[in-house]
Amino acid sequence: MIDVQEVGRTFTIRRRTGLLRRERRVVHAVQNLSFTVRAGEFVGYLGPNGAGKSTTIKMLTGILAPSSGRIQVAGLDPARRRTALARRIGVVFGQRTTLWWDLPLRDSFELIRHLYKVDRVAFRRRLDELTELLTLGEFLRTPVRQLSLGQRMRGDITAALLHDPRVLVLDEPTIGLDVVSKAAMRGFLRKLNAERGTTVLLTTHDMGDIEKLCDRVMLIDNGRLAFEGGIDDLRATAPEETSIEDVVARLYARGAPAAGQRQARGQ
Ligand SMILES: Nc1ncnc2c1ncn2[C@@H]1O[C@H](COP(=O)(O)OP(=O)(O)OP(=O)(O)O)[C@@H](O)[C@H]1O
Repeated sequence: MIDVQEVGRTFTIRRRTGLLRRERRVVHAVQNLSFTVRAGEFVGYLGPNGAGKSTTIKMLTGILAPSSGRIQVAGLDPARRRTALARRIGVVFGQRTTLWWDLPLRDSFELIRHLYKVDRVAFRRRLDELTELLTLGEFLRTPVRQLSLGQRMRGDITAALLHDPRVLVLDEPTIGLDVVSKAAMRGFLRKLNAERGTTVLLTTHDMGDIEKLCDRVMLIDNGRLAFEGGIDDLRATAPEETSIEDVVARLYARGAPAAGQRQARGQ
């Protein structure tokens, strides 16, 4: 469902360093990155701050084009077929909302129905289902700006799923949620994956999300894939550590191994 082959992305930063002097610096946000995610998998995408996770997600969703390599998501090249891809993919950025700030939730959803050209009957059925599962019913008439973070996040997840995408990409969907909301969100995502077979790629700094949700984990550091495997494989990298946070902290401290020494399978 997601196929990333030898992908790189650089950014060129130009900075004035004097009256007539400018400095040019190239940042390799993602380097020679290859991975695949099969249909129906729930995969965690981890990495320290600045590792290249958001850059990867932006490339998977067509917001950014890769500088090199090849990407296919749900059978499409995201940068070239962004509009077509939008019908097959749902995206949630936990730190930002895609909803209209001044509109009641229900109106935001209606706009999304128009944008994605979702059939009215299918839309109503899906909205009823999602509203019930995410207990959003009492907030449908509330303007988005009046919603709490947890309520807004449930609204964003609903918006991303109204067109029943095959792939859901989540960038920190549980950030800032209390323990009860987090558990409810995780329960919902697990059910979505198990019952509808939706493929999920999840970026998070919350190791609870990883332990409770993911079949497999990929870890990126300095733009390179540094680990790929199941939760047990992840634990095995530091058997002396008892918590998954400490295991991951060790991997982060180690940094991305040089090519050829990777623990990533099949790399
Ligand atoms: N538009 C941009 N212009 C220049 N540099 C950028 C740009 N976007 C990202 N970068 C750089 O690319 C690198 C990877 O950033 P990215 O946002 O992908 O990291 P991240 O893993 O998502 O981090 P975090 O966990 O902090 O969100 C960083 O060094 C960042 O400064």
